Amino acid sequence: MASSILRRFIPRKTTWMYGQRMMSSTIDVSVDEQTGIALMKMKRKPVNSLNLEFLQDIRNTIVTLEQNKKCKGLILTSDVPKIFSAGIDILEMYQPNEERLHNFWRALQDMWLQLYMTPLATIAAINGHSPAGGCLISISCDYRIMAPNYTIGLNETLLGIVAPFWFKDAMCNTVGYRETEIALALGKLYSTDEALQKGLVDEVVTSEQIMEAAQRKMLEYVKIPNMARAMSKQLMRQETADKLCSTQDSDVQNFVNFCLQDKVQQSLGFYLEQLKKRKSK
Ligand SMILES: CCCCCCCCCCCCC/C=C/C(=O)SCCNC(=O)CCNC(=O)[C@H](O)C(C)(C)COP(=O)(O)OP(=O)(O)OC[C@H]1O[C@@H](n2cnc3c(N)ncnc32)[C@H](O)[C@@H]1OP(=O)(O)O
Repeated sequence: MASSILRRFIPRKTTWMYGQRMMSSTIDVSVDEQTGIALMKMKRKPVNSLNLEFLQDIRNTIVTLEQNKKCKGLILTSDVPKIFSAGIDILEMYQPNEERLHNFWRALQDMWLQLYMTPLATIAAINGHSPAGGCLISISCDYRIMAPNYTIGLNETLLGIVAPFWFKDAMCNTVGYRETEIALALGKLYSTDEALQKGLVDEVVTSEQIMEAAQRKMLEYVKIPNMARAMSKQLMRQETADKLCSTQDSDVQNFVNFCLQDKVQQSLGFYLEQLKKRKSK
């Protein structure tokens, strides 16, 4: 069901499958073949930040699950306490190797296209903080359940960087144009309650209840005839995905040019320093 454009990219194989379990160093996946529900836990310590290899692993996992005829739904969550994902690994953008920077952004685009357009039903069980790229993963799922007392949002401007148009589009499709405009300008990180109020997440339950709630909701999704559900998703999302598909190369180049600017490097260096200082307080 994912567009034929997406099928062109053959991902690197780093995920191993043992029966109903798939493992890589950063991801743990199990598939319940009775229900057709897969559970993917991100475990790239300390904060599930998204570097090149981790992005490739996430994408490979989705591709492998799509090929499993028994799998209909995917629940995404974190194995790292209190953090869903800290977003892009800032070290990929700070003082980068230019070739790797290209590859990194391409891997982020490809992971996003795979997740956003997958025919699998997807639920994010957001059991920790979910800034920037973490928010992108969440809003790319079909349904979001979040535990209390965490934050989620596209906070890029706080780092002195800009959310690319496809982050913006995914956010607009979730909370609407005006809310996205405010959120992007202010780099807004929403509390769980605010996120629920704005429709950035669909449900709030305690951390203890989150997996049960995700399973329950997923059973509703996988009960719907697969093709009809997947085609409805395609109907809603194809236009947004196509916008990136048709400009992937120029988007990579814009990103690389943007990152290599002295001002951007200074902002990222400053932000990293603040993160370290905050820790030592
Ligand atoms: C016309 C317009 C053209 C524009 C063209 C556009 C081009 C595109 C431009 C670029 C777009 C980029 C889009 C970016 C997306 C992103 O995702 S950026 C990343 C944003 N993420 C964050 O801001 C999160 C920062 N982290 C935190 O807030 C906290 O760490 C936490 C997640 C809330 C967890 O807190 P805590 O449990 O207290 O852990 P810490 O002690 O803070 O962290 C532990 C160690 O991890 C390091 N770290 C944290 N986050 C990151 C990260 N994202 N990347 C790399 N490293 C991270 C942190 O520094 C600690 O490290 P050590 O001190 O070494 O232990």
